Amino acid sequence: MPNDFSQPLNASVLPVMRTDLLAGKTLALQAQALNLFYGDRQILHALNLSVPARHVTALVGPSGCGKSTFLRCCNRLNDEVDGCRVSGSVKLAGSDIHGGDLPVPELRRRVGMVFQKPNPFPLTVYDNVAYGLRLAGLRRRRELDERIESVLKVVGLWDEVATRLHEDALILSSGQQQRLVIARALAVEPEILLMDEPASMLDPISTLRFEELVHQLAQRYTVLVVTHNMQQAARVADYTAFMYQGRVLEFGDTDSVFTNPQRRETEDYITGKFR
Ligand SMILES: Nc1ncnc2c1ncn2[C@@H]1O[C@H](COP(=O)(O)OP(=O)(O)OP(=O)(O)O)[C@@H](O)[C@H]1O
Repeated sequence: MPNDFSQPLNASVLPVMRTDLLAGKTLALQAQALNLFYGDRQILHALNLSVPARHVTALVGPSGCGKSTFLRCCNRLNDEVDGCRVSGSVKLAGSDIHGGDLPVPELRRRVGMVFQKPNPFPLTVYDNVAYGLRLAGLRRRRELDERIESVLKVVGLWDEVATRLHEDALILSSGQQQRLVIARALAVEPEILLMDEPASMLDPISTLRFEELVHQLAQRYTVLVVTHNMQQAARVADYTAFMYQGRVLEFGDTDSVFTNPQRRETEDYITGKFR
């Protein structure tokens, strides 16, 4: 019998969180009892999630369950939505992002965001990567050159664009644009990269390169990636959180979540048994 994911979940259904896996680990991000409303409509329901630092965590779940809303909440993009209210907390390395101690521009520097559709600015390749650095006050050409070269090397784009730095970024391929956008986010030295279906518009080869890049980034950064592609989650993520109707219903190391899911909803979702 296929699971009907539109049916409301009984609030007494307990999430399976395998939090013992995180004992002794540094947490980059921690959502606790997070509720989010758009007007009268509640989208996130007492959501709890701890994201370990310098690992890849995949966020998966049926369409409309609130994955993007949660990501946007983590760098306060939802603040710009009229009628949006949040309660509960999201902590970045222990500091409440809604508390007064963390100005929004600083939060967004520390928590970078990459969207489904590559969104380079209509500027040159160089100026895209330099953008945040200049905002941060870096002006010296030599220093900018060095930082830009180094970050383009990290994302594996340097060899392809070294002679095209002053061309319009919008003429790059989609895969190149997505890596450029990641370089732009990395240039300001964030701690976390939030990625919302970042590879869904890429061709298979660019997707493979992208997955290798994500894997490599996790040596230095924390990556929280939303994906609808279960194989991709299984390939790139150390941990997986299954989200359902505004809550994280199951969390664990990716292997356990995929091979030994504890909630029926998780199993039905990852095996494709749903309406
Ligand atoms: N700005 C907004 N105002 C009102 N409702 C919104 C807004 N943005 C999203 N929603 C609603 O919040 C719910 C969750 O949307 P969200 O985009 O977070 O889901 P999702 O899990 O990322 O879905 P998908 O996998 O399809 O991208 C949806 O019902 C959506 O219609």
